[in-house]
Amino acid sequence: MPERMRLDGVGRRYGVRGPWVLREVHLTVPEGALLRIEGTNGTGKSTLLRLLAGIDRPSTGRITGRPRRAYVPERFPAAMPFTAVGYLTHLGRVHGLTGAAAARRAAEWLERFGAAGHARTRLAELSKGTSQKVAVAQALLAEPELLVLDEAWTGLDRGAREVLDRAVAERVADGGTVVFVDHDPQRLAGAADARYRVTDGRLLAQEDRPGTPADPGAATGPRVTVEAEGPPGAAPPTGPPGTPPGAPRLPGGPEITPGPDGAFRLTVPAVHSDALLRALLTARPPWHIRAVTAAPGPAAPPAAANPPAPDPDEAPLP
Ligand SMILES: Nc1ncnc2c1ncn2[C@@H]1O[C@H](COP(=O)(O)OP(=O)(O)OP(=O)(O)O)[C@@H](O)[C@H]1O
Repeated sequence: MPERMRLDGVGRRYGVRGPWVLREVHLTVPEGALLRIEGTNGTGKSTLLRLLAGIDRPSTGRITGRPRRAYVPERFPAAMPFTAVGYLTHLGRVHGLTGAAAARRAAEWLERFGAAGHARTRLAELSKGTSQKVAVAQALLAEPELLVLDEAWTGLDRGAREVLDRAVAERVADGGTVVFVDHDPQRLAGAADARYRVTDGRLLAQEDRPGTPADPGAATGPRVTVEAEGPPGAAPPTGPPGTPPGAPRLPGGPEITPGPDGAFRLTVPAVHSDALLRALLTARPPWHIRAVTAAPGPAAPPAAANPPAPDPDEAPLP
């Protein structure tokens, strides 16, 4: 894949005598890819993301490439004198959109996140969840070449998390690059093209083993069958958005059997079902999903693979 950005021997420390938070980081950021950064608390993930996002500079080493970037920080600065739509329109213009285009995309993203009713609410008065939707929307409306997400799903309700999952898949399908950190090991499980781990200041590539990986429950846990129908006569798509030609790969490595009326049944470990659904829905042309069911067998879950999560705290920010 063509290269979008590269880090060579990058190190970062805060203050001339501070400890090195990152040391000797080498990373190639390709076009059209989804990269996950992992690591325990305080290891330097956010520091790395800020370098990638271009809002911080390395203390040593070199960063090559200047893609159009957008960033969702871990903490969104809510105390700004804007309404939600005013802030998004302003940010859209900062990203180079015309006023009209910025206003249109601001309204579209608020609508997509189910927050259109708060368009005229001042940022400081938004609930935590709605505030996070605005934080995410400001990055998405820019349609950046490199999208950097630092725990961007945290605080979103289930519907908004799915909108963000879909938006990430769309960005990658359009040739964009998305780099993300998330505390949930199942976030976009099976969809990441590469995983890296920050340990002792170093960035280590993690071996990807789709289907049997560091996915708890992938081998022995519940399974899900997706019944999907493509265009007449179509075989199942060969990979998620961004998969290069000749590299067939669907998330979770599904068992595929013919279903009724030209449909296919694709069975995967439940941890991969969201990623598989995304791959099918964002295929070109998209597949129609007829049904999603727990796969038969002793390990099958009693109900849907993804029980609804409670909505996050809807209390206004202090
Ligand atoms: N602006 C700063 N000034 C001084 N030290 C900082 C700054 N930002 C981060 N650090 C320190 O750098 C180290 C790595 O922090 P960072 O936030 O990058 O880690 P992280 O892996 O993202 O952590 P978490 O998972 O808790 O968000 C920590 O020891 C932190 O205290």
